[in-house]
Amino acid sequence: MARYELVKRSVALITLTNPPVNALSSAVRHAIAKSMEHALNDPKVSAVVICGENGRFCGGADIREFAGPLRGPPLVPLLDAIEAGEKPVVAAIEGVALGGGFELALVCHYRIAHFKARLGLPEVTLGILPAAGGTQRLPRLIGIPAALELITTGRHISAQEALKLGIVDQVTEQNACEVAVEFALRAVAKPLSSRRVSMLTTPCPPDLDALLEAVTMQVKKKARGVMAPLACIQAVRAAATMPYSKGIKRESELMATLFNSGQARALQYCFFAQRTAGKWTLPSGAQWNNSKPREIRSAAIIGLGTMGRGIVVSLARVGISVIAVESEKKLLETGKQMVIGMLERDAKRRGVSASLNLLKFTLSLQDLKDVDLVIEAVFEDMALKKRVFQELSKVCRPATLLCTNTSGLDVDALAGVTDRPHLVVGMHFFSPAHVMKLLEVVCGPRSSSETIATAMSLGKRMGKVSVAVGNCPGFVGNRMLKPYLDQATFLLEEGATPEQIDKALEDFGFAMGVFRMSDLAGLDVGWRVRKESGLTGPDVDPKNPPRRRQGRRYCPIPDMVCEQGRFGQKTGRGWYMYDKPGGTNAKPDPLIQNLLEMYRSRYGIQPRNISDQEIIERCLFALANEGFRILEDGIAARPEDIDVIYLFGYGFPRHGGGPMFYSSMVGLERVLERLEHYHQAHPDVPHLEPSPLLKKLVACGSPPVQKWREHIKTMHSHL
Ligand SMILES: CCCCCC/C=C/CC(=O)SCCNC(=O)CCNC(=O)[C@H](O)C(C)(C)COP(=O)(O)OP(=O)(O)OC[C@H]1O[C@@H](n2cnc3c(N)ncnc32)[C@H](O)[C@@H]1OP(=O)(O)O
Repeated sequence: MARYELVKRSVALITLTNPPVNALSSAVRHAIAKSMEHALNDPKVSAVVICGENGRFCGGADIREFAGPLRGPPLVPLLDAIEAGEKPVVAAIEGVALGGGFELALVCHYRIAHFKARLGLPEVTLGILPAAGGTQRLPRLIGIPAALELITTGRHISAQEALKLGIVDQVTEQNACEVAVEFALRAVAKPLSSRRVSMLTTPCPPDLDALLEAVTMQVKKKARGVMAPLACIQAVRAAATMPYSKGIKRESELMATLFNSGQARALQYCFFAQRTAGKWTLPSGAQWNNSKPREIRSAAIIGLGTMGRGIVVSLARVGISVIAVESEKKLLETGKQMVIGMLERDAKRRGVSASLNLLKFTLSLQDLKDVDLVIEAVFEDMALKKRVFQELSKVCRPATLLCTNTSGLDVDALAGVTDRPHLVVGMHFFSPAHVMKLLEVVCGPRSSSETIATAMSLGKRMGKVSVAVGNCPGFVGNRMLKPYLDQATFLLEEGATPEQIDKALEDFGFAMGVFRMSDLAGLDVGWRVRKESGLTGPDVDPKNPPRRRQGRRYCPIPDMVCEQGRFGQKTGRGWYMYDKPGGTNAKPDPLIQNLLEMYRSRYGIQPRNISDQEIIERCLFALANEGFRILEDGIAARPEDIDVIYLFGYGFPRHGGGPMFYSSMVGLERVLERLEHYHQAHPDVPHLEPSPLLKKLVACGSPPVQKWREHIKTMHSHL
């Protein structure tokens, strides 16, 4: 767990050896304590260097240990003892020094960083705070404003920034360990008192209260309802107003309020869920670590609408040659100008040059004959997409992968019109595609494991969080959205307003309430889908009872909104009104209020007061209920995959963990009881009927999310 050697005759070199990130597990803490004791007591040793094996200093505390009782030596006394020692200790930082790893570096008397190293205190992203002295030492070293920013955001910084801030003493392009050993030898003769960060006086700005207040406001606005950043601010205040001995106690008290909180559990779950999601696996046995992806050097995008443009940018900025295809000259020219503008802005922001030379724009599918992969991003119309896939089959070389960006149509039906169904897969990007991190990789029954591996690996290369899902209408994300949207519109019928529902969801932590999100996405998309599925429009049987379709409750208000040409932000009107088409400042619209009142009086609905609790329960439990069905149907392999989709694609708050984790946190029994209650009140809404899997899990004693898989006996997996 830590290797101890004597180098250059008098330097004790302590190497942390806990792959993959040298986390400070209890065994590692124990080994550090033993090695330090040895080094400090050995008269041959005049200085110490601490480094990490495999070019990684330390990724912080072992997060997996947080779930159980804390064992092994506590970190604070261990770190205090290193700092207080009479022999100089130098941290040789390669790779990462994060969280407890950064705190370990802060107690060393000197810090040498490799130029590619990254440092940071990301604890806040895990729902906790840097509780091994980080909130007390960093402000003393770099001042309150800079420390506050790093601690409340959890941002990783480069070695160069760390040098500028005064966190590290030297940045090197050579082997940081070797440089640190030489540095340590030179440090032997120097006094250590000024190098003990905890002994420094915190440089305190005159307007401390105003600064803390401003940061508090900022944090509350950015991370509504999230506890950890606020606790971080209080801990930093202690560094400014108390001696270290008292400040460290305050840090520990604040940590205690966070450590076992639901938010911390949710955020730590998210950390691992995100990593689990990339590890796709098929019932055939093919999985992420035994299926080789193809190398993709060139790609083509068909359709330069909003999605197509974002996909072109995502591909080009990671060095893939892209041919972009449109059907008309004017559309091609508009798309081209927009893509170039997006790439230039993106390159400027990242301080690199725009990869415009990788782009080619064309009106002819014939130009695609040699590309490695095509992503179709045309209008969401099955007949049109089928024509495109038939054409691609003829034009592209037999080995070209054919992908569709459909947001919910049958990927296998598209595969069926091609000459290579095994090379067809869905790549469902989220809008705007160059910004949103989520990619659903939709595996058709005939998609080969190589095809899936290639789509997953391409997603990763583009910086996406890719999740493999099965093929069914709406896949995972949009399939679950339906019951969620339905509940929101039923609540409108019953007496709520769009603003009230959105506020309840935003207070819960969603980036955007359901109506603001729908306005952003465009209301016409769902309208077209409803018309195609016979729920609205001229094909609906006039004998249908009002507010009922296909044997179940139906709310026609969204159709009525669209009939007025209100398609959301792009038309300047939707569930809200905006200053102009494309405007983003949503204001409640009295016309919507009138529409709701007229609608309710037409159908004799007596509006009632609806509590925020009912809004949250009906929307979120209906959402999770569909998630349980998706697991039963084998459309998602694990609850973590569903949660990752909702975290990265639909703005579900990370401190809630995602719909499935949230259900387990609320208690599956409670979710079941509330769904039964609401289903009894609304028997014509099948989505409120508790799913068999939910019932089964409750009957099995509500196991934790990570164990649900053991209870899912999928008859026929779609993955
Ligand atoms: C003991 C209680 C005392 C409390 C006082 C001290 C408190 C200290 C608080 C902390 O230190 S909290 C931890 C702070 N550190 C982090 O948040 C870092 C988390 N890790 C990362 O950001 C990344 O993993 C990385 C280090 C930048 C490496 O990224 P990379 O993309 O190269 O690899 P990954 O796929 O992310 O990770 C590889 C593998 O390692 C697992 N892992 C990473 N970090 C930790 C960790 N700190 N603890 C446990 N496990 C970790 C990760 O889950 C992957 O494994 P998997 O099996 O594939 O899931």
